[in-house]
Amino acid sequence: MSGSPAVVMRLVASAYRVAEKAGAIVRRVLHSGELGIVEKTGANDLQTLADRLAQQSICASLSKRFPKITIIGEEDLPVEEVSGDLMETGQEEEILHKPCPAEYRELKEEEIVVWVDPLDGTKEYTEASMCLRRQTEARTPHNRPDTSKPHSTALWLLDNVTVLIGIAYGGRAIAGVINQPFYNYQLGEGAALGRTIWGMVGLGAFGFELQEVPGDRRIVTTTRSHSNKLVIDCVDAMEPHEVIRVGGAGNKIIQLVEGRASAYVFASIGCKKWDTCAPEAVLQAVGGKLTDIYGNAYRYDANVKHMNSTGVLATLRNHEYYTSRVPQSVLQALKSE
Ligand SMILES: Nc1ncnc2c1ncn2[C@@H]1O[C@H](COP(=O)(O)O)[C@@H](O)[C@H]1OP(=O)(O)O
Ligand SMILES: [Mg+2]
Ligand SMILES: [Mg+2]
Ligand SMILES: [Mg+2]
Repeated sequence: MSGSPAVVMRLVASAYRVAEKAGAIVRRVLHSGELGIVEKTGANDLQTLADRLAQQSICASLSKRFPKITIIGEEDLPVEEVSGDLMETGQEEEILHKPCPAEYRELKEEEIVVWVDPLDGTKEYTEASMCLRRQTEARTPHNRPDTSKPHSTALWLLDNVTVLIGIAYGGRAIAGVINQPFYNYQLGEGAALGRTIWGMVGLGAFGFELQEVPGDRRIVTTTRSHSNKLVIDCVDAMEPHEVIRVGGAGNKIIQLVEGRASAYVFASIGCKKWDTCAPEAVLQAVGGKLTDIYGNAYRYDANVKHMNSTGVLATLRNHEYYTSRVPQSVLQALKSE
């Protein structure tokens, strides 16, 4: 590599550290126990103090270093000065040393759109918090929480939570950073929590071990908290051997690239561009695909509508099988405009 790193590599290197900081904020708010929950459109569409602080931290940090980039965050927040302790100025050195794919070398700041989901899986985050609170209240010297059985509690929900920073150019998701703040939660008190996964189309994806679901087993992952008849009909039509119901778009893409699920199927409105941009880039970087249920790609230009109105279908392999199985009734109900 000669000269200074390309703008987009510097942006990903910053986004990596910014996502780590946001992950730390998400952990800190959970442990404070004061979530400051606000209902947006309803009980399954929540915002917490962690969503607010993480978004402020991400947007202020990135826009300070890259003032000409368009940044679109999920949360609608009042414009105010962001306190210094929320600012992150670091860059992940290792990313700066990676070769930028030729087609992105000359990108200018003003051509880039960044989609920010400060906390994906907010519903599950709030439920995990309630679970922790109950455990703490029940704790006496003789009645300690049994963390050796995480599935007997709702603590596994912590892994549904991610921080998503997606980078788009020319309407396409080209790079993404996914921080999973509670990764390794099973190790209990004192363990270092969290990991960061990132990827770039044409370069690859890092921070995890790529695995596929063995053989021709079809394991479908879908929503846990935003289900309806269409969602269920569409999952059933895939003739899955197994269905996993978990929260978060970022979390479900991690399941695909780590060989725990073969397809993410969500035949409903609800998911938005900030939910899919980073996951799509990471998945595509390892040869996977994220589309709507028709098999059509979403665009990520600054002026697109935020809602992914025609659902989400994501796979590492065999995308056509899944698009071909979507029932006509579901396609009709989620008709593209
Ligand atoms: N009906 C909905 N209302 C609000 N957010 C939704 C809805 N459906 C999906 N989402 C967003 O998409 C993510 C993936 O969906 P699901 O968890 O249901 O599989 C959710 O975690 C949520 O993101 P967020 O938690 O960032 O608000
Ligand atoms: Mg939300
Ligand atoms: Mg989200
Ligand atoms: Mg969110």
